[in-house]
Amino acid sequence: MTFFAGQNLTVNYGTHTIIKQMNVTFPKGEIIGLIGPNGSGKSTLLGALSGFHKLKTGRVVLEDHELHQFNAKKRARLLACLPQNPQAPGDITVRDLVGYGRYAYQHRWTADHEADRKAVQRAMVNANIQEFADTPIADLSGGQRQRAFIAMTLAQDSEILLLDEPTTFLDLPHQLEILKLVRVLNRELHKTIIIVLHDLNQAARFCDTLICLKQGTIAYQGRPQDVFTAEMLANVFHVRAKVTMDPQAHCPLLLTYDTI
Ligand SMILES: Nc1ncnc2c1ncn2[C@@H]1O[C@H](COP(=O)(O)OP(=O)(O)OP(=O)(O)O)[C@@H](O)[C@H]1O
Repeated sequence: MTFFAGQNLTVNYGTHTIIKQMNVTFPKGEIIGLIGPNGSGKSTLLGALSGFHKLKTGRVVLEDHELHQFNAKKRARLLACLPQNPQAPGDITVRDLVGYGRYAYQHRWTADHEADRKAVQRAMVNANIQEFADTPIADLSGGQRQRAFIAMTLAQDSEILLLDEPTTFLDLPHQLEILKLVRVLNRELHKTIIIVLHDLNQAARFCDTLICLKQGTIAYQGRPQDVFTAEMLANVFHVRAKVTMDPQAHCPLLLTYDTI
């Protein structure tokens, strides 16, 4: 069975082709890191996978069905997407924000408020933001705000999470906090997580598989120790680098680097 894949994906902006006839498969139950230089198409690929971007060619397949066969609510129950820089009115509380994630489960005539309330509570606990449930979004720190948005995507109760640079604008401890949360969601709640990351050391450390994009195509895909090499860094990022093994995390680590 095909769990989650893009087949022959082409995405254009106007006449400009961004993703070119891409074939990509995402292993179930893994954390899959999307890496690549600015403008290589990472966000566009997430948009195509979530059904947000119209495809010029190809299809997104989820559990052997084409994504576009599902209506918006069904799609939202299958996969949740957290975009770069998510926005919400500053005066809404964390609880209300997380409640937006329940959209896919609300039916006009059969609203199950108790189930929704429990799902919102569970999502806040899993994202470790429950102590701020009644706090307006505007009063949160960057890390807390990001956890609130992650809780919103968790409230969708989908098996797949697409996260576009969830660590942007966070300091190092808060970046690690989000990445450790991603790991817990994967290892304990068995979510398949596709995450765009710019910090290559963090991608190598927290992801099971890395997919490296270059100009809208997949340049490398595999385990971090196979993908994260001096050759990849030179070919894709135009950086001369020395890669070693992190003695504690047991994953590849950039030791020293410079532009070529
Ligand atoms: N709405 C848009 N209209 C036209 N072109 C766009 C649009 N959004 C993105 N692009 C272009 O598509 C290409 C890929 O952009 P995309 O945001 O997918 O890259 P990315 O790898 O996510 O980049 P970054 O690391 O900077 O976030 C870029 O050349 C960008 O300028």
